Amino acid sequence: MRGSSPLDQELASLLADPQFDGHPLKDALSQLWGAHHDLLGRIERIARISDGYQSIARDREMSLAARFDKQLRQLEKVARISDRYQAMMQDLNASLREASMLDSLTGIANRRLLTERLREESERAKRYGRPLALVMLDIDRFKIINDDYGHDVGDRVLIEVVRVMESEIREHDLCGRWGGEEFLILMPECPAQTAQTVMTRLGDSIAALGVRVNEDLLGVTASMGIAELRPDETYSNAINRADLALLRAKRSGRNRCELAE
Ligand SMILES: Nc1nc2c(ncn2[C@@H]2O[C@H](COP(=O)(O)OP(=O)(O)OP(=O)(O)O)[C@@H](O)[C@H]2O)c(=O)[nH]1
Repeated sequence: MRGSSPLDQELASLLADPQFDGHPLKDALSQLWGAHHDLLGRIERIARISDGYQSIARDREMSLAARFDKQLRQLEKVARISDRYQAMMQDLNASLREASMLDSLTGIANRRLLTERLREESERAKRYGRPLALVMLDIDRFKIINDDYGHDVGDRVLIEVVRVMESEIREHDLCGRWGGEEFLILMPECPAQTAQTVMTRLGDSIAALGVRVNEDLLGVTASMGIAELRPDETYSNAINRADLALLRAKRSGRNRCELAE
C-alpha cells in the first residue's frame, strides 16, 4: 500500500532526497508518514477480519437455512405418512364396524345393528306419531332340516330364506338375524295390517322356495308374529308382543302370520 498514490510517491521521493537531510521537518514528516501507514495497515486488517466474520456468518446463516429446509421437508413427509396412516386406520375402523354389524353367514344386519336401528326407528315413530311394525320370523322345524340333511344344508336354507326376504321387503325396511333361525324385520311407516299383507306374501314366497339337496327339493316354511309399536311402550315390549304372536303362529300349525294383541 505504501507509495501507491501520487501523494505517497511524492512524499517518498521528498523523504529520500538527500538535499532535505537535516531539514527540521523531515523527521517529523517521516514519523507522520509512518504513523499514517500504520493506521492504514490496521484499518485494512480490521476490514479483512470484519469481512471474514461476515462471510462466516453468511455461511452459517445459509447452512442454517438449508438445515431448516431439510427438516421442514422431513416433517412434511412424516405428516404425509401420518395422514395416510390415519386414513387407513379410519377405513379399517369403518370396515371393522361394518363387519361387526353384519351376520357373517347371511350378510344381513346382525342383532347389534338391529338394536341400533330399533332404537332410532322407535324414537322417530314416537316423536312424529308414525307407525312402526316389528316382525319376528322363525323358520319352521329347522332342527329337523339340520338333523336330516346336515348343518351345511341348514346354512344354505338360511341364506336362501334371507334372499327371498330381501326381495320381498321395501328398501327402507330392515331385516336382520335376531339369532339362530330367527329374524327380525323393521318396517317403518307401516301399520300392522299392511305388514301382515306383506308378510303373508313373504310367507308364500318362502313356502314356494325349493332348496335343492341332491335330487330332492327341500320345502321350507316360516311363521311370523307382528306387533305395531304403541306410543306408550318400549321397543323391547313390542318385540315381546311380536314373539308371543309368533308363538301363537307356531301353535296354530306354523306357516302363518299372526298379529300381536
Ligand atoms: N344350520 C344352522 N342351524 C342353526 C343355526 N343357528 C341355529 N341353528 C339351529 O336351528 C335349530 C332351531 O331349532 P328349534 O329352536 O328347536 O326350532 P325349530 O326346529 O325350527 O322348530 P319350530 O321353531 O318350533 O318350528 C337348532 O337345531 C339350531 O341348532 C345356523 O346358523 N345354522
